[in-house]
Amino acid sequence: MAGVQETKIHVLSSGAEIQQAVCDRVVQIAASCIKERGMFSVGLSGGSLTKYLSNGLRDRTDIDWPRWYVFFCDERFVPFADKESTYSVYKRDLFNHVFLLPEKTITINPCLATVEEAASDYTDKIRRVYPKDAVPSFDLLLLGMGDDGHTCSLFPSHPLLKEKEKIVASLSDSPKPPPSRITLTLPVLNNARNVFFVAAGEGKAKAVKDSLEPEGEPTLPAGMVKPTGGELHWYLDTGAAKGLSKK
Ligand SMILES: O=C(O)[C@H](O)[C@@H](O)[C@H](O)[C@H](O)COP(=O)(O)O
Repeated sequence: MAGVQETKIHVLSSGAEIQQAVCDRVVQIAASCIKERGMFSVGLSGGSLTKYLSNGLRDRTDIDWPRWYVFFCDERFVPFADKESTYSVYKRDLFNHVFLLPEKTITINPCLATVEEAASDYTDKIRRVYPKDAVPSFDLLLLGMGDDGHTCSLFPSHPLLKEKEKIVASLSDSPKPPPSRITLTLPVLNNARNVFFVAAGEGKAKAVKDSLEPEGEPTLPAGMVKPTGGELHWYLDTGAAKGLSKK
């Protein structure tokens, strides 16, 4: 496919090495984007990524935080006070410790009546930053992957995998609790300038293999993420990379 660049796979020997490698590259991309266009837009995911990014970015002195726009690749539709809120984890472990501007931290509105409304509201918030783009092109999206191959809140065999129009969708049947979530859709993921997957542990080895070396077309959500003109990097530990023939 024109424009699809080669996937770059990085196999590290520990979580600490993954954290260092990912955060070093995040900082490099941020600095390059800020130099080029005066801003850096990044989408964050929940789960173990919250620890890698919070621990790996919080104390760095080479980050121009006020130039960052932070979005969420997905978010649980729960109050920010709920421990399940991805925003609340980042706020406690990272945002409270750095000079990120609140007005450039683009969160969902968990006080809306329904998750559908929250998805629509989040769409509007993204479009205020990207008013000219039918599909926004984020500078970097940081994704995790579940053992089942889900990413963001896009789950195997879920109808949302077929969503081609919306840039943000909602679901109330997430197999991974909590059930109500919003998520960026595949058109947005595949329009990013850079996409990183971060996956560690043997439990992910089969999903990594099925995503990166599928027999035929990929059927797992993580395997469907192939940015058309952007760079795709997978950061794995040896356990998660165990099933790969090419490393
Ligand atoms: O909010 C979420 O639940 C995440 O965005 C989700 O997509 C996560 O990235 C994967 O479930 C992997 O989570 P782990 O890295 O913790 O396994």
